[in-house]
Amino acid sequence: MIRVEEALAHLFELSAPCGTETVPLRGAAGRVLARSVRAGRDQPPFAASAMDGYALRAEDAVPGAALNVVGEAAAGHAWSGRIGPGEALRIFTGAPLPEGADRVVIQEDVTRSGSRIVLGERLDSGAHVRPAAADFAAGAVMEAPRRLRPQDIALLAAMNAAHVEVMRKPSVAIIATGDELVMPGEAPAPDQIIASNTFGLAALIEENGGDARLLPIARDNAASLEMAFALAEGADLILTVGGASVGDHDLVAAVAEEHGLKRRFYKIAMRPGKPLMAGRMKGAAMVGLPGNPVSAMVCGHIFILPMLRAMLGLGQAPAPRQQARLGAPLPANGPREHYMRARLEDGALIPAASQDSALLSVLAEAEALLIRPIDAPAAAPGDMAEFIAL
Ligand SMILES: Nc1nc2c(c(=O)[nH]1)N[C@H]1C(S)=C(S)[C@@H](COP(=O)(O)OP(=O)(O)OC[C@H]3O[C@@H](n4cnc5c(N)ncnc54)[C@H](O)[C@@H]3O)O[C@H]1N2
Ligand code: MOO
Repeated sequence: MIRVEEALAHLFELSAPCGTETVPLRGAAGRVLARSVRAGRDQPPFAASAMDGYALRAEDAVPGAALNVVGEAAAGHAWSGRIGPGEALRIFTGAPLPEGADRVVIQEDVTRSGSRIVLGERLDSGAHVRPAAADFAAGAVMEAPRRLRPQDIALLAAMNAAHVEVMRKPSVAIIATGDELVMPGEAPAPDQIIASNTFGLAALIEENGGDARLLPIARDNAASLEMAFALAEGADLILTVGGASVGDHDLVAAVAEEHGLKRRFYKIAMRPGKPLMAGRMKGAAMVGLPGNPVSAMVCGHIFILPMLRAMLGLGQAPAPRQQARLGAPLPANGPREHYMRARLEDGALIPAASQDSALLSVLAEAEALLIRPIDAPAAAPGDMAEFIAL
């Protein structure tokens, strides 16, 4: 058995960054920017009014002053003259400020009659002008790599980037194995169950920038598994689920090796997730996950997401850990790092009553994986512990 950190180091060696592709901005949300983007012009490209009102010279913004309105500017409709002493321009939010003006008086502070305005007795002190390049200047850069959030997409649009170069989505083929499995929606025989964790893994992968492909369920025989491996060809990462343990029907390792797997490790000092294997298989990374539904999902968080991030060019880092105090006592831990399903109540970690790795209902209620180090002594409420947020 190797430790989680050691396993991760092997997995990162199997997880080279994927190539890049150019996509329209509309398809770029959630993708990882692969090439930095440079703004070609200032934003705003001109000093603009921030309010609806009257543009004038700051010296003329005197309570009670009377001014002549000499024209009008609106967003998209600049006024090309120059504002002189005693003059004002009717202006709307977003319109270019005319030459000569350096202040906007909001219309609430103005009384207008015909082409004359009189300023009120109490003027606010704001200039209400957005200077040119206040948001960003020509040459400003959005640096890659960066996972593009909606606000990043808006900024890229403002930078006039119609297309962006992003990392190709790592393609992940997922193979459920087992004679007992049927797909959700099918009618299971009394001794069958529904394939579940592959659906969770696919969702986890897609939520984190991968392209998941659920292959047909492989049965517990070599021919069926071989067919699944053949269908998985072309994927960057091949995941099998189940058949990883020591039972007579656990065939994944043997068949994968016949199919070209060069195994890097098998078995990890962790709970759940012990019977995990990984290696390289015909140019792809291959990870054999344990079949217990919670084990497969926990391994998804601990191993598959870090691999995916590495393939997306986001660097090699384990799942981010946080700290919180314990809200319940914990017994001493054994020789495997334990990832306990837990809730956070008033900021304190409360482990679920059952840590059986078959219980998806417990995982669905969990907000955190509370990490118990190898051979950790018993812990008391109030002690600090590390966790991974789910
Ligand atoms: N004698 C031993 N037995 C077991 C050991 C061991 O060390 N010695 N390890 C146990 C541990 S830990 C785990 S975890 C499991 C993992 O076994 P496998 O990876 O071979 O998984 P299976 O036997 O195929 O399935 C386990 C369990 O999970 C269900 N399953 C499988 N695939 C799915 C799926 N896609 N969706 C939902 N449920 C699935 C399957 O029906 C079994 O109930 O081995 C222990 N045994
Ligand atoms: O991976 Mo197994 O679930 O450790 O029980």
